[in-house]
Amino acid sequence: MREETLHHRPIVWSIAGSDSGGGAGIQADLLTFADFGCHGCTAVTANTAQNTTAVAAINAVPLDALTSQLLALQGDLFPAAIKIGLLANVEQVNAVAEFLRTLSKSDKVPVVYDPVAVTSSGGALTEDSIGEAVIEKLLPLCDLVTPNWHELEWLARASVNGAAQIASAAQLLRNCGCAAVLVTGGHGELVAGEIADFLSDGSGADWFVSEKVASENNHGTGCTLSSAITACLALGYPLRDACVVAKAYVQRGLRLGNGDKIGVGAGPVGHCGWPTELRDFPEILLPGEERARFYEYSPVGGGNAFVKGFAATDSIRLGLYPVVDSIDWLQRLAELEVRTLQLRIKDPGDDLREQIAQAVSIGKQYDLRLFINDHWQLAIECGAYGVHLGQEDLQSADLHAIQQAGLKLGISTHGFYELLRAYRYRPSYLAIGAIYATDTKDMSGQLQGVAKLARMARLLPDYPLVAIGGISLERAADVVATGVGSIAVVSAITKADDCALAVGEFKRILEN
Ligand SMILES: Cc1ncc(COP(=O)(O)OP(=O)(O)O)c(N)n1
Ligand SMILES: Cc1ncsc1CCOP(=O)(O)O
Ligand SMILES: [Mg+2]
Repeated sequence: MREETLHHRPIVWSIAGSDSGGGAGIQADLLTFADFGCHGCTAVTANTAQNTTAVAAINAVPLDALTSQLLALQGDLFPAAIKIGLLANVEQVNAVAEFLRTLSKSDKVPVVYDPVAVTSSGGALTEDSIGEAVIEKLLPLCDLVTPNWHELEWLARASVNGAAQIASAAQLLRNCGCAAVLVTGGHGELVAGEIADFLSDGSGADWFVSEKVASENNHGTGCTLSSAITACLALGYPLRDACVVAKAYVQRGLRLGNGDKIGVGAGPVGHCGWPTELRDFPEILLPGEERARFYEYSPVGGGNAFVKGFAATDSIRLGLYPVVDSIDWLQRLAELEVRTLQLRIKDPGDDLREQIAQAVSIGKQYDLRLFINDHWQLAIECGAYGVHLGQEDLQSADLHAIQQAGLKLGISTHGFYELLRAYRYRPSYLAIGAIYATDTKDMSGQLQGVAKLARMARLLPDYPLVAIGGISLERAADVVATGVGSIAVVSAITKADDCALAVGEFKRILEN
């Protein structure tokens, strides 16, 4: 993963306005970049005169002052990601768009645009006439746009009053060419007490729901959210992971605040370091759950009714967890006193049922925690201990039937977003992978690395977590140090010169 292989801090640019009050704009962006371990560079578009109660003036910088900053940065401090905030006039929009077009010819850099144009109270922060240039020139260059409700109305030229309108206005913006839209919900509640952000991109739509924090120190939340997303993109996080981590960062800042009261009005949101507590992370709304109707959320292929709470395993630490493809392997490992095992048959023949029945019988004989991969119907029919399902299976498998049959359920996840989403089902365990590159399965684009694994494990210290993917004996100690209580392996066992020795070594590392 990029985060741990980087030997320098990723460079992130903020092209935005200065907030003399130190709560929003460039000032909030730099504090955020620093919290995410990034080096922030700036190109100031305007020197706003403001405090915690009012914006007195915008004071756009002259065009050559803006472009000279951008050119200076381009020459030396090339960015891993760019955040754009306040653009004060049409000339600035055109110049930034032109600059980005040239820049992306040399290297594609993720661009996040927070269309800072309307204050929380609906007041204008920029010339309304920039709307057309933004839509035509800037949006097509953006990987993500993060409007609040007012800004969405302004850019989509549509009134936004309810979940369905948010979704269709976001689609209007995507039709203008930006890859994704995150509509921030800090200025309105679709459900009382809940702040929900709506993400729409080529792969679908999501609602990220957080508890409303009653804080007077909420100035700069939009800037902080978009700059936190930009920092996460610079660290190599996929978009959905970046969004949920950034939302948790803002939530933590709202919850912990600044300690002091700053100014007489809305004080700045806190910048309190990496979000390490689960309570700050949003809940990912699931199709089929009761409250999804308040968000008019029923995505195509949404799947089954929501089911929560699966049988618990006898320990949260499942230890060494070999994943094998034959009865012979199961028998051999059971005899070596391995207790957690998975039967993963990818090319089943006519004897699949027999194999699963035999596996279940070995499982009972040796008192194994034996999970059956994929074939959940046969697992139920044969009375297996548990099933392991992947992300795609969650839509098609009958989770209610698995739960009713009392089977344990393990779910694969690949990053923060999927972890949070799968956690909503409260499965028996959550698997996180692939930690390292592996030849056993194509996991390209889904590598987590131990640094990210450790951050995820910290969120769920008391939950059964399994790490999988490319874990060798040499790497096992690093994985165990993240706090996960189980290591799932294929090749480190099935390709070991001496399988019994490998089992013994893994157990020793896990028990230490
Ligand atoms: C313990 C464990 N974790 C992850 C997986 C991967 O499961 P899945 O995503 O369903 O992919 P396939 O194994 O079916 O290719 C697993 N099997 N076990
Ligand atoms: C099935 C699976 N799911 C994620 S990585 C992986 C393969 C793990 O195999 P190995 O331990 O040989 O890397
Ligand atoms: Mg599977």
